[in-house]
Amino acid sequence: MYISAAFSASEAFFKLSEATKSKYKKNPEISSHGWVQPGQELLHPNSVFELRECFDIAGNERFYPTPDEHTNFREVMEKLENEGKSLMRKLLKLLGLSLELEDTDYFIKCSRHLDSDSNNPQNTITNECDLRAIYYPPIPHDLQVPPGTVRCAQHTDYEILTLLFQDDVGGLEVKDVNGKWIPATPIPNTILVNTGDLLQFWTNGYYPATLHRVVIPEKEIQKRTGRYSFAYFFAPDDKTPIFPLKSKFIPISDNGQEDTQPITAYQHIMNRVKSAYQY
Ligand SMILES: O=C(O)CCC(=O)C(=O)O
Ligand SMILES: [Fe+2]
Repeated sequence: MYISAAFSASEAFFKLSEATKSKYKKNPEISSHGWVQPGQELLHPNSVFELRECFDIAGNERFYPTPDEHTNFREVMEKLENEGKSLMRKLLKLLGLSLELEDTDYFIKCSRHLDSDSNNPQNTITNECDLRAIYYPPIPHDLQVPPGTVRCAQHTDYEILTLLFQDDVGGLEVKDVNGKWIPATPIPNTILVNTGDLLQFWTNGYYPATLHRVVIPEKEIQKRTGRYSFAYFFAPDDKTPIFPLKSKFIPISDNGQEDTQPITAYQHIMNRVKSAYQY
């Protein structure tokens, strides 16, 4: 129910005029929140153009279209975020159990922000979670798409896990262990979960980050249809150090990893954001 309301609210947001959306434009050097205009972000260094626009809900200094521009965008997105958080809490517990960690709540304890108010600018438990509404516009007949244009270039997500909600248009593909791209065909009432870089580092590759992309569909009808999705990228608290955890499933590094200063969740995510926005 709240998911279909979110799709309708997202559609209404992306239909707003460019002038209205520009008022809420994201400046990635200052904040992770706001409207990302088409072409502003490239998820792969060799990307030519990525045909999509997004609205990121992130950080604790947030702004939204006013109620006369859009009646319920904020309300609906906050609901989706809260539902995403409670599902994530369960998945973090399952991760701890699946790895048979000594403390199976380890990942939850690294995410104290789950229990704090993300809308409060005074909140000191910062994190890089991001609820992203995404719109891939239809490819117009007369648009000369530069060769190599995709909807979303191949990449891994930067965080622990991502919840992905897609409509029925399709185009999302994931790379399997044999290096073959396979379509992640939408299944009604299903949320797809992607593993991200932080989980890969934490488990020293036991849970590799899924490489994925969104291609422009070959079928004419799908090409001429806009696609909507939501990604809820879930990160631990910013200061969390990321190093291989002790578990019988996690291979021990043989490169003296314990001696080196582990990267924090924040540092890793920011390095990836900087390269995607080229600043
Ligand atoms: O739209 C999708 O299905 C995928 C989006 C995605 O992978 C991303 O924004 O990181
Ligand atoms: Fe992704």
